[in-house]
Amino acid sequence: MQFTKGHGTGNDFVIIEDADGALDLTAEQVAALCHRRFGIGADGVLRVVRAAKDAAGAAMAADAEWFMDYRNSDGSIAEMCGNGVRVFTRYLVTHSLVSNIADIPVATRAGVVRAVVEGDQIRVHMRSPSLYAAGTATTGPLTFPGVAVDCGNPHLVCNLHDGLALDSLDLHLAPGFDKALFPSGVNVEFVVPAEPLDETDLHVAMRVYERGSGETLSCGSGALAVGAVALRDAGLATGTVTVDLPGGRLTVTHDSADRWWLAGPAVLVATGELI
Ligand SMILES: N[C@@H](CCC[C@H](N)C(=O)O)C(=O)O
Repeated sequence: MQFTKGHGTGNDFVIIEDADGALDLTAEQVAALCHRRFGIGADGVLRVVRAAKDAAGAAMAADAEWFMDYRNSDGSIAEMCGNGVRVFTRYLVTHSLVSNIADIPVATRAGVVRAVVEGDQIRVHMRSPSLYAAGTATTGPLTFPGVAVDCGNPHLVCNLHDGLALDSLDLHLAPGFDKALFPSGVNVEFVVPAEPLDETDLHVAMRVYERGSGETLSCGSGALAVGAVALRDAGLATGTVTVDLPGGRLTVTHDSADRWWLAGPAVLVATGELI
């Protein structure tokens, strides 16, 4: 079986094309592929399958030819992966599986999103984030107040206070969170303000501990959640937030009532054969 390796700002994926839905990937197989010592190594797996050929994608087949079957590195299923959509789109374009690079619908478990290819950047019209509750995260003895955000998948955005630096956080272990608020687990983002880049955009830096994958170098849906909280905190109805992550830079733009964009680079780096 052929595979491709790709990443979006260091959030890396093993991509497996299974156009006709012949594969039934188990959680154990996904975890083995993603293992960084015993496998290929990745934060997750993207299975490229025709929406019509997948039970979870079939209802969206009229709107999107391709379904992104996303799995975390522990084999668990997640509803959305913002960087995954961008890397998935790069794969579709590179392999001539789509023709109109100005509007590529991608079916996900959180609905159909639409990608636009602009050179090395891929911009995705994401599902609108919804801020819905207050919560807290803990790392060791530290407690962080945060905001629960639904991006199709669950997030808890915690702004660091008292001058605490991002690199002082120990994210080797999963942060604690309120299981009643997040019964299916949560991705936790830690955020600090960054120097303004220009007069209009907001600029923040973040680290993330992802449900099912641990700390990653980047999380697109996490950046979307962080952008939504930053705009709300700044009292802005629309605007752009530049989000720096350990693996690179993403931008989140809210340009009208229901339009939220996630943009950044997405690259394919290798192909190979599973034996
Ligand atoms: N890295 C992804 C998010 C992947 C899913 C997440 N770990 C979850 O379980 O919800 C992104 O770029 O959005």
